[in-house]
Amino acid sequence: MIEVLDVRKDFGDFTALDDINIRIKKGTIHGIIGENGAGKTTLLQILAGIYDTKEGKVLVEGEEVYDNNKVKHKIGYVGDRNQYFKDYKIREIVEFYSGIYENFSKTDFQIYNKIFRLNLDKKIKQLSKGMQMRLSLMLNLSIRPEILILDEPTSGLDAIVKKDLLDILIDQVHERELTIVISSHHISELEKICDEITILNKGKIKYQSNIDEIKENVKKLQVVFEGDVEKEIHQLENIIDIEKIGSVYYLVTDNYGEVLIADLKEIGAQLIENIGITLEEVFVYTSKIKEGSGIDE
Ligand SMILES: Nc1ncnc2c1ncn2[C@@H]1O[C@H](COP(=O)(O)OP(=O)(O)OP(=O)(O)O)[C@@H](O)[C@H]1O
Repeated sequence: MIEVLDVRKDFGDFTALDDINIRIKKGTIHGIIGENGAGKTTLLQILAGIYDTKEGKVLVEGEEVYDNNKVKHKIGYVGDRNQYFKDYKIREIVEFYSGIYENFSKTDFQIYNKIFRLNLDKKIKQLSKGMQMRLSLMLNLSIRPEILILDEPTSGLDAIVKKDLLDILIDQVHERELTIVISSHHISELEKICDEITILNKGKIKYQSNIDEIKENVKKLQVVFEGDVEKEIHQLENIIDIEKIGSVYYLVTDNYGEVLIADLKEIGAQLIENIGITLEEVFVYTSKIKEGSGIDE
């Protein structure tokens, strides 16, 4: 379990993170989503024990991360900018890691390199940004961490390698209860692999939820009614967005189920179709509600 408790981080006068509370269960994948400057990298670095906090703390299995080598050794961190010794060859970096991390597996590294395909005799300075990301991913997977923190790992990776990476991550979670915290600008990218998601906005948590629960409860329906229901429809419970195109209503509900269907039929629904919704849309609708704007009437 990772516990982020009332964390605040300042850079001089600027508050980069404030009032951050997150609980991440062992063996799950937690996505951190946010626009440029939202605070994702700062949060991930605090989770990795790189930064101290102004207020609050981060605990891993009850132990504070910052300034704690015992805990930090269980954590793999792949940053958005990875800094290795530029004049070293990849194989020398592998040796270096294997000397430092007792669980480092050279066999794992070789297996990962069948997918990521780097020439071990190349020097770090000869690698492209994407290749450096591949190297960092391979090294941090090969240390067999208990927690893997990934800062936008898919940026700079081509589509095939990106898919291979996501498959590896899911395998590791299932095989050995790896816990992953992964950031991205795009919900759509993380939707398939994450159990829970936190959306950051200007250093604060804007939204936090379990993806399966969202998918079960939040639905978009296409409904055709008999007669004019303009007044009745706005009185229904659990509808978070209403749009009318011609005679067809598009309703978004945050509590899909038999009760809602019965309510719709009672006011004259003739046709009700579940038309599917992306997670990206879900967050737009639900955050509208959270901000209190509700349904446009
Ligand atoms: N070392 C630093 N000194 C001063 N300000 C910083 C520092 N690091 C980050 N910041 C500021 O903190 C805020 C959050 O930055 P952070 O890098 O965490 O955002 P991010 O969500 O990862 O952004 P991006 O998606 O662009 O990588 C930004 O306004 C940034 O300018």
